[in-house]
Amino acid sequence: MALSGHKNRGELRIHESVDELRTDLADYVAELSEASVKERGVFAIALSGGSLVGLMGKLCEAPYNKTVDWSKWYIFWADERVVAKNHADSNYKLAKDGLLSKVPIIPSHVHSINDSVSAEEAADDYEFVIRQLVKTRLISVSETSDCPKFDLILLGLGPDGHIASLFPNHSVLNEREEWVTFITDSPKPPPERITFTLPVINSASNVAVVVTGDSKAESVHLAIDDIGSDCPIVPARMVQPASGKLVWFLDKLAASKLEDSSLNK
Ligand SMILES: O=C1O[C@H](COP(=O)(O)O)[C@@H](O)[C@H](O)[C@H]1O
Repeated sequence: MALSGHKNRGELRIHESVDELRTDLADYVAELSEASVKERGVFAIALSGGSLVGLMGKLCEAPYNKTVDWSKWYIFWADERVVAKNHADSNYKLAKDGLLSKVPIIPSHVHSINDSVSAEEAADDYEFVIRQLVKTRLISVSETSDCPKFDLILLGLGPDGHIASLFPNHSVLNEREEWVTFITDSPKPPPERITFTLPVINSASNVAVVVTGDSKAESVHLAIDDIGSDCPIVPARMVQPASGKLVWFLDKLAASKLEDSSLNK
């Protein structure tokens, strides 16, 4: 693994293989869980959908399945598709099938969206749930804004540079008031989604962006490298935790278009 701090763009962890990345990601999540449980008694983690869940698979295996204190985990979603929970497009279903059903997480600690209402109502409901949990400090609060401060937000990256359901040039990138918002015109199906807003993502204690494959190499370059003013600003470039730590988990293909100056090999 080539490790490097990249100016203001966080820590880069570049892996020779996807398998090596999966092990490093499991170690990272397990260590943050342990630290958070020691400090706060709980671990409030927000997941994304897509390839991320499969890349977290080692957490279901030894030693993590036995050593992680799953009873202290509280699960949220950084974005969700507004479909039934048993629908193939549901990020909840993906995580349940690939992770949550394989480890002893307490069912009442799993905070999925209300799938029986409109996208707008689902976003409002989800924000309400999060507000209640911030009041009790199950989720911490940011010192600089009133935003929730998740212990960890895990993000994937689309080939177009989107993170969560924040897509390039979409007006919700400018949302500063809401914690959770909705879209009905996602360029990637399904169209109706809810998503954490940038202020919430950037208030987390830890944010990890996990990316594999060469189809995402250009977006990784646009998100991390020092680019000219004529280059498009992809949503992933707007992930800039105010006081939290940002880590990029990349395989060699995803990192293949990074400028050499990004890396301290
Ligand atoms: O639609 C979505 O896409 C992104 C990226 O997915 P990937 O399969 O290319 O990794 C994902 O992070 C997001 O949660 C999801 O809703």
